[in-house]
Amino acid sequence: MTDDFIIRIRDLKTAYGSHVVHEHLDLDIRRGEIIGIIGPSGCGKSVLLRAITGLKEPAAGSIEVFGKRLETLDAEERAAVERSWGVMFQDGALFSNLTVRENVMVPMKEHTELSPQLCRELADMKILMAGLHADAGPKFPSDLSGGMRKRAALARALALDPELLFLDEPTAGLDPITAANFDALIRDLQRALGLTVFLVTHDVDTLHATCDRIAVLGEKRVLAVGTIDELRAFDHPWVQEYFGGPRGRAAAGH
Ligand SMILES: Nc1ncnc2c1ncn2[C@@H]1O[C@H](COP(=O)(O)OP(=O)(O)OP(=O)(O)O)[C@@H](O)[C@H]1O
Repeated sequence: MTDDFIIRIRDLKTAYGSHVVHEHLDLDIRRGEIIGIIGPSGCGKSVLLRAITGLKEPAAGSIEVFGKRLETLDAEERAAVERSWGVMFQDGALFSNLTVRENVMVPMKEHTELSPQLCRELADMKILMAGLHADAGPKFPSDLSGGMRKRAALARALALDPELLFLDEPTAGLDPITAANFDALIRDLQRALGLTVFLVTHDVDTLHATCDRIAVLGEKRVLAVGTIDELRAFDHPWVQEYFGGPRGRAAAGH
């Protein structure tokens, strides 16, 4: 494979029973880009994320991540690949009975042999990187605001210094100012750490603020991939409505 692509998906099919979610889906993701994944509710954005990260087994087709097909790897090789990505799920998926610091330490304990003391120090660093104050570490998720919980989930996704970050609707449910701050944080982290970011979103402002390219999912496949300007010129009713409707126009500043 070319080194330019960190993820390469070919002719993917996924299904739950007789319900086909994706069919003939192709997508290439470039190393170092932030790619936004958009599409109508239920079109399969989260399922695509789950398929790439090995949580949903494809019915057909191939997914290569870092040039490797997960299903061909033995347990050790697969664990090595899993250490190279971080995932922030839609609802944050923090363990409510663990503090923020303990949540961030979970992947470290699972995937490394680092001492508890070093894990604690690294977790505190990730908490700061995600824009939380150090005093958030001993707090429980229920003590945090929605925006802070998202940052805690981001800190956990960064726990193992991933090359590849998956974010599922990171700004959903946040007020516009908190959401804009989160967008800026994602962009800053991507630049500082050289991350590749797979970002599922409905938020047009987030696309403008963060994404290099956008993939539109629909009709069980990727309908189009490109910059916002390229997609605006794409002749498809949903895409036209998305970028040309009131929210799309407001986000574009006209
Ligand atoms: N565990 C599951 N069992 C059965 N069907 C599922 C399961 N998970 C997802 N689906 C179905 O797969 C389809 C795609 O779901 P998915 O959550 O990926 O959509 P989405 O594009 O992320 O939607 P949204 O924007 O609303 O979050 C939906 O029809 C959903 O009902």
